[in-house]
Amino acid sequence: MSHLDHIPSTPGKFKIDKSPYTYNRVRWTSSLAKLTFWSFVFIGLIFLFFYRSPSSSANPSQSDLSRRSLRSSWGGSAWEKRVRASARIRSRNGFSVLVTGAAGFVGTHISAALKRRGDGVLGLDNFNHYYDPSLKRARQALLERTGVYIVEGDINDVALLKKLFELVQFTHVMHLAAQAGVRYAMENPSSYVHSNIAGFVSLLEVCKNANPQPAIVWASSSSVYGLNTKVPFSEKDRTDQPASLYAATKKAGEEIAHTYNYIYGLSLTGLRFFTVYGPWGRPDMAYFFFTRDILKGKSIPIFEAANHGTVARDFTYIDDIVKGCLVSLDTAEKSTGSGGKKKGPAQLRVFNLGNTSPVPVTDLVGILERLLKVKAKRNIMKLPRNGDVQFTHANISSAQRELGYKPTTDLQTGLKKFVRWYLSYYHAGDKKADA
Ligand SMILES: O=C(O)[C@H]1O[C@H](OP(=O)(O)OP(=O)(O)OC[C@H]2O[C@@H](n3ccc(=O)[nH]c3=O)[C@H](O)[C@@H]2O)[C@H](O)[C@@H](O)[C@H]1O
Repeated sequence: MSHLDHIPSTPGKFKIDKSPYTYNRVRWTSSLAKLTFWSFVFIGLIFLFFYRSPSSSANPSQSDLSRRSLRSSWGGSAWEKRVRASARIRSRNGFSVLVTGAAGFVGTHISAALKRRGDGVLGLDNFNHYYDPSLKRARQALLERTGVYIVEGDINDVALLKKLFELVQFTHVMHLAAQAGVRYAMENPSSYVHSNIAGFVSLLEVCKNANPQPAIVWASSSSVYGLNTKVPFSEKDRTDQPASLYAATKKAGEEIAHTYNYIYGLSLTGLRFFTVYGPWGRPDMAYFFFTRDILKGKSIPIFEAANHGTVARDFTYIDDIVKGCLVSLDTAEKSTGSGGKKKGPAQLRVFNLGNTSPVPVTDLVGILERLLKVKAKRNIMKLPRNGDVQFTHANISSAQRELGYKPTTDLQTGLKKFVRWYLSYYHAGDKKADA
């Protein structure tokens, strides 16, 4: 046997002599060299991972987040060119808007609307797998056709955010990236903290240091009203009794917004969306998966409160929400700080954006049955204790007064448009409608 036979087959490992008390010096030295070499390789890989540390996913487990972050990449002159071109303003007095969560339901609609009117729009999205990512890719393709580029990355990636602000002087940020869904918060609580709290703070940190600071409009939620029983919900009502972790993180966002406004002079507008629905919607929401399951002949769970109490939502159509968002951007005052220092008081607003007419979930199902021409298999069940509240109803007088916000689409009309889109999207192309 030559001494080459003693070279270990597994890199980085060395063989101990048959006798546990003696070892061959030559073998040890060569093994040590190998061990050192592979240790450097290993440390190098770890360094690369943390140095780049780009995008991550909002909802699956933290290990999923890390795994996905390795795959994301950004940078380079071609990439920078795309970023600048997408954010270029094309109308007089237009804005340059960074839209986070641009491949999401609301983000896609808003990005397209901003682009249509000549604003510069740059999207940012981590394309996580909370629901079917192919739907997000289809929305991305749609936006690409209108000239909106979506950077693939996470709002927790401060280096990426800084780079985007270096490349573009954003006048506004429309912040919609979030971990959504009330019930999923019990399955994956950390994803809510990761996106809705840590991610929001990381975005605000970069915005506060930007020069000029952008004005920020962001998505809060009707769920902040939690166990509040006073209806309709007014912005003056209490919001200190969240019924889900989702609601608690959105409420935390409102408090965080206050802090950044107070200390750094950032202009911040929080919009409490009420159960937004429509074409290109979210497959985790009831109206969406009810449609899918009714068509498949599967039974649908319909929640009811104690003593057969009605569960209802102030369902709000996407076009009304888009109008509310655009006018919020238009009326947002400039931030007052610069270089991380406040120069004077800045605007801080919170508005309800709802439809003002709650509809029982059973009526929603009735409308879907008529539109789909299929009878639903209704499985009435007790409202689970999973964060759902019984009732939402927006008082929009403040948004009406200050923004001129006026929703115009009733549930029947809005669902008709949704169903038309759903059938053409899933049935014409034979795509799978699994959430
Ligand atoms: O306004 C918000 O801030 C939130 O709106 C949305 O939450 P929700 O109003 O809970 O919408 P959604 O899940 O569609 O349930 C609708 C109705 O169907 C009932 N529902 C639901 C599921 C089910 O299996 N059965 C059922 O009856 C259910 O009890 C409810 O009454 C967003 O998802 C959330 O991200 C957030 O933006």
